[in-house]
Amino acid sequence: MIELRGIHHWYDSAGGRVHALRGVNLTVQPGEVFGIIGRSGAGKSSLVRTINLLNRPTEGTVTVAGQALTQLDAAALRAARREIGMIFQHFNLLSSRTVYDNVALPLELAGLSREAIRARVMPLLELVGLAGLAQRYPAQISGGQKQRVGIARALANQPKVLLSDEATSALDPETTRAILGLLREINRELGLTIVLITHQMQVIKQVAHRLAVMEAGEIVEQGDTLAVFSQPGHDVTRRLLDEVMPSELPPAVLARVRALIRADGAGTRLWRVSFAGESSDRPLIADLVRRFGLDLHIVHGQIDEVQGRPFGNLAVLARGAQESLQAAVRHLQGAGLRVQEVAHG
Ligand SMILES: Nc1ncnc2c1ncn2[C@@H]1O[C@H](COP(=O)(O)OP(=O)(O)OP(=O)(O)O)[C@@H](O)[C@H]1O
Repeated sequence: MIELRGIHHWYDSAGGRVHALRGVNLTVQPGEVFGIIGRSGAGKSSLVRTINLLNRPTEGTVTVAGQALTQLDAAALRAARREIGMIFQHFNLLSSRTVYDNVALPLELAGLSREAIRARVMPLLELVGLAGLAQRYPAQISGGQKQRVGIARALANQPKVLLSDEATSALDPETTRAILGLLREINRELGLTIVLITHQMQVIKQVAHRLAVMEAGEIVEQGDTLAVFSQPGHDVTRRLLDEVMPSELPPAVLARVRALIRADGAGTRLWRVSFAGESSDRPLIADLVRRFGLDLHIVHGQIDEVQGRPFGNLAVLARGAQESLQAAVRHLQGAGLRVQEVAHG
């Protein structure tokens, strides 16, 4: 649905040239929710705005729904952009227009009749749960409701792609969850492809099927959300993931564990066992006790889920004979879990 190839972007500013995008290649499949995450200044806004050429790349090609946007003239580009809706952090509503008229605006610009506009706007307001507020002005509704208007307006021209530029960053956690739920519903029911940028892993966790991690103008990691969450391959990803699941043991737990290991001496290990998806359905800890005669003590653990698929990690203190400990690690790895030795006696 979306293909970015060899994208470079330089901004000319008073302080000199800024190389904001450095050779980005990205493919987004039809019907998926694709999340782009990174810290402030990583290049997320520049990248998402490249998809509809709000930001024309200095180098590279942009193809959306089979059309090479970078090769279109101005009129053809205007038409192609109707296939791409966009929502923004600060909603960008016109304060002088009612909710209804904000959603109607892109249809007026496209030249539809009053009746055709009404037939399009009312179902959209129903879809986003605002049918009762059609005649209110933006100043008379909440932030979450404003973003619902933004979503309805973005869908007015029946786009194939919806771009979201930090659409929930100005909202509280509960409203964020509701708006993300609405985006998932739209993705499922309308089959709309969604690309969203965010600096919060919570947002990715709730809605993105796949994600790309950006740092200094480049994509440093990408993949299926559960796979990246359970086995992050880049330091930037690990740091961002700390927000949903800290990778380090709390200092008090670690101190207690180290004291236990010192007291026990050789033959005691502290493992970090990470699991994701199906591997969490098997009674593996019970297996270790039964099969390898280990003495196990779970000292810390965290379980979360990515859209209904569990992932997490356990800090396990394991005591037993050297060969049994090694065989147990192989057994866990064979079952698809990751085992790291954090400390040993
Ligand atoms: N109009 C501009 N002129 C000059 N430099 C710019 C401009 N817009 C962005 N930049 C620079 O380009 C780089 C990428 O910025 P961008 O806004 O794309 O990052 P971001 O990941 O979206 O950050 P944030 O989350 O803070 O918005 C930064 O170094 C930024 O300072």
